[in-house]
Amino acid sequence: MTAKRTLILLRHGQSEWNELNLFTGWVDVRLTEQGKGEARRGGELLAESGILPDVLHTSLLSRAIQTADIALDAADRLWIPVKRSWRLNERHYGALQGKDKAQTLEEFGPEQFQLWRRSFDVPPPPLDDASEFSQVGDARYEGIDGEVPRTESLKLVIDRLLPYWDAEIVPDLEAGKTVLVTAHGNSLRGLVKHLEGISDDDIAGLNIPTGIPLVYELDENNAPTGPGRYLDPEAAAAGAAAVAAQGKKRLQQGVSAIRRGLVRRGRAAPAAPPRGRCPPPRRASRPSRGRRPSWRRRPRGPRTARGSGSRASRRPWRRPRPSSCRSAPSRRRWRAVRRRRHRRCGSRRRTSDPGCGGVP
Ligand SMILES: O=C(O)[C@@H](CO)OP(=O)(O)O
Repeated sequence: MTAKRTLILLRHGQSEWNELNLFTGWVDVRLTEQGKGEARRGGELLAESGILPDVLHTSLLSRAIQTADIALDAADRLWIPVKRSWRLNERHYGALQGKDKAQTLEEFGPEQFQLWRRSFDVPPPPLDDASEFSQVGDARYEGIDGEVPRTESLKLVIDRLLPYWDAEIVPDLEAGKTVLVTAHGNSLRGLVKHLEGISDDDIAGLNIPTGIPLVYELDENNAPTGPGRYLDPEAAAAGAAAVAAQGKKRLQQGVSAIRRGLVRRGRAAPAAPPRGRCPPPRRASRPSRGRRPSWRRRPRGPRTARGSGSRASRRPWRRPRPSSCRSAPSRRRWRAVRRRRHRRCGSRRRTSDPGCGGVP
């Protein structure tokens, strides 16, 4: 009888760039607090279901390593052996690395966006070596066979992942170990495609949620005995839908903000004035049409001589500022204050006097 082979796939928790909706690829960003919580929950799900990993395989990217550490800690399995490989890294997103998904969708249109993001064999344009988001020269990739990628399609990811699957993961499974692979949205999509025999077209519809363990039981040929099973199916469905909607979601928010007049196309929203400061005085010009808005109406009251035709009355009425915003004391009042202070020290000098307590 062959030993039971259990494989657990875990996508890292929410990363800082997931939160910002940026294409990430090989850029080494960390987990957010939410991502750490997802990783912890992932570990708790493993412990609750009694599926405890014996060995861990991770990519060389910090977000996957952090996720594995937190999940294993929650499952009380921090001590298991660990193997790391660049072959489990996220897909290199080429020149899209560091770009906003919503803006990319808006700039290039849904067809091109989907082609770069979810097609099987179309890589985005290559990333320039001089880019701040390039991994050329990164010490962690010194030992890799071949060159650091400048861009990858899902097909290229599968091509570099399968040798690792065959050489490192399968032997652990065949030894009867429960294997945990902590990796990324696209490297795991590639592995699931291979395991479930998903077609090149259908793989476009597969999205993997962050931080929820996906469990496979494998037969003696290392083929799944059934479909993968998420340990929290409801959260997984919601998470996968959220991944699928990335780009669109922000764009939608952006579009509705534009419609509501909050943001002008291509310009940042005007910054709100800092709290506690006086708002800039409004220009009290007469509105062009219709009735004056209530805040511009003159206060009701008896008409005085001043109010009937003097220069002051012709000035457009300004809404009084709240008392907290009143300006500094007038010059006359300020002179009086200074005189009172000087009386104390007997000086008539305008400049500060060491004996008089620093009158300006
Ligand atoms: O940006 C990325 O590297 C990946 C995963 O976060 O994004 P996507 O889901 O768009 O392939």
